[in-house]
Amino acid sequence: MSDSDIGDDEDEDAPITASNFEARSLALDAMAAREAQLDAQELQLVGQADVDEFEGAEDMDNDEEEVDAPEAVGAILPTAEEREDEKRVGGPEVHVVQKRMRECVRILKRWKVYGVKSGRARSEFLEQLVLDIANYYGYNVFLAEKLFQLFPVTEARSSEPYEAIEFFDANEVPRPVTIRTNSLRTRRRDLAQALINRGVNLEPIGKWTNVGLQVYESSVPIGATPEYLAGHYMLQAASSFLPVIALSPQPHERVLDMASSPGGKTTHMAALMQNTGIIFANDANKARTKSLTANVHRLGCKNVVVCSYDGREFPKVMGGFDRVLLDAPCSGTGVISKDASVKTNKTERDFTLLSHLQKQLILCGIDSVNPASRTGGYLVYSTCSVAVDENEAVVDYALRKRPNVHLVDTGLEFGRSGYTSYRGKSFHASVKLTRRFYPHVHNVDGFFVAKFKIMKRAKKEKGEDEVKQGVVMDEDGPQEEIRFDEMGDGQYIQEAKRRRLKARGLRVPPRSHAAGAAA
Ligand SMILES: C[S@@+](CC[C@H](N)C(=O)[O-])C[C@H]1O[C@@H](n2cnc3c(N)ncnc32)[C@H](O)[C@@H]1O
Repeated sequence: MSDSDIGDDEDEDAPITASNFEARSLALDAMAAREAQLDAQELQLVGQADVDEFEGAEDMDNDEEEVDAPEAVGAILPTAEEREDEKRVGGPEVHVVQKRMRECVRILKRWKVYGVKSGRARSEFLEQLVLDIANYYGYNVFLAEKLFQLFPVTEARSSEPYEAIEFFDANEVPRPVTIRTNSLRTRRRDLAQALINRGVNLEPIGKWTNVGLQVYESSVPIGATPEYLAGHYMLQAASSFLPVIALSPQPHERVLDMASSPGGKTTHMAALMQNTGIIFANDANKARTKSLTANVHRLGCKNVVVCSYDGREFPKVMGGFDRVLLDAPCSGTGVISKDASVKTNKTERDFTLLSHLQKQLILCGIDSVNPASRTGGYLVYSTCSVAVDENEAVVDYALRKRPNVHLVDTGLEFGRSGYTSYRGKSFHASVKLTRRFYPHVHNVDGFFVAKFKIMKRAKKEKGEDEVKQGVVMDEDGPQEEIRFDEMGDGQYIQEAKRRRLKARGLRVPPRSHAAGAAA
């Protein structure tokens, strides 16, 4: 607003007097109102420019809009020669890739409007988009495609943001620094005050946790304050709270943390259990149990026993737990913002091997739960991966292999439902009870949580009294039950009895004719 708006004799620098007071006041109000209006208009323009930047400048509101000439749409895809040129110079230039990604997204989202007449196949645009994503964000093509497929391209208004790109963008940005108050040592508000006094700017994370704090900025290293060293908090990603909240271990229970190092979740469970009961904190990697032990001591957890077995040795090592947490070893596709090496070092074979290991571990975890537990009888399965073969596929496998378990609500207030079908595979309908967390949606690391209730195995049917049960190791791990039929397998059962008696030094009855034939 110029001075002339106020009037010559109402120069805004002139001193305010009783005579000009009212006019100056009205003029200032008017100026403030106009400035607010201009600000709003400017904001709108900036917002629109952001959308246009990615979506192209056209108005996408209806299908009757002016459409690019089909040849122009087709020309977005590079020719074989152009591809070769791009390869020769070590990849396309950044602005070329950005533009092409924008265009491919625009066309794929409105295929009927832009793509159909272009004479090119939809798959060509999809393939190009994946190649450009891999190039632009620095992934190997296999992983770029795997992650891209999580967010199907649907016919949608072009002004809607494109989810796959949002996901890849979010992986470029670090998640907020968060800490978990150790309620064994302090209260959140006391900890917050102590850290504020040291120059830390923080706030509670959200209503879903009463122990989490988000650190906005800090003038001191947050992993080396006296409060940290005294075990008042754990530096821990917010997503890591989720499986423990879902498991909800109770005081005096017996709990197994199958893959526990460095102990973020073990120490959280110890606090929820108020240092009562017992937690077996296991990790196959002995070297990693050092940091676990250090955290257990620093945070003052007195109900934790650290051990180092391959998780697949449970329940042979020990069983009968009220609750089991399996925070499984995984590919880490949910934590790419923390570990960018995942972008290039994961291959199809890694996912196959991991999924296999996860399936073995989950069955062992389930078999380690006491179905008769009066307070529990639960297993929580979690990963920091967003890949379906490490999550829903593992959960579905467990449901098929162990008819005595079912999924229950995780009790978590947010997160998306797990997939019940994915790329031609169908999972049990209850898999929708599992929860997926995404960096671009929930501003936490990519994460997956499933909660199982373990029931007693079905009672033997009438007439099955003579059936004996045995345990074998199979590719799914131990505890796969096999059943012997008294009639058909009598000879084998008798022989096994003879061996057991012999081993115990007892008198072995002579072989009956039939048993001898079997031996
Ligand atoms: C996702 S990390 C666990 C993080 C931990 N729960 C925490 O909150 O601090 C997975 C762990 O699984 C362990 N691991 C890998 N294979 C295992 C196996 N076969 N049995 C048990 N632990 C295993 C790894 O050493 C690793 O520490």
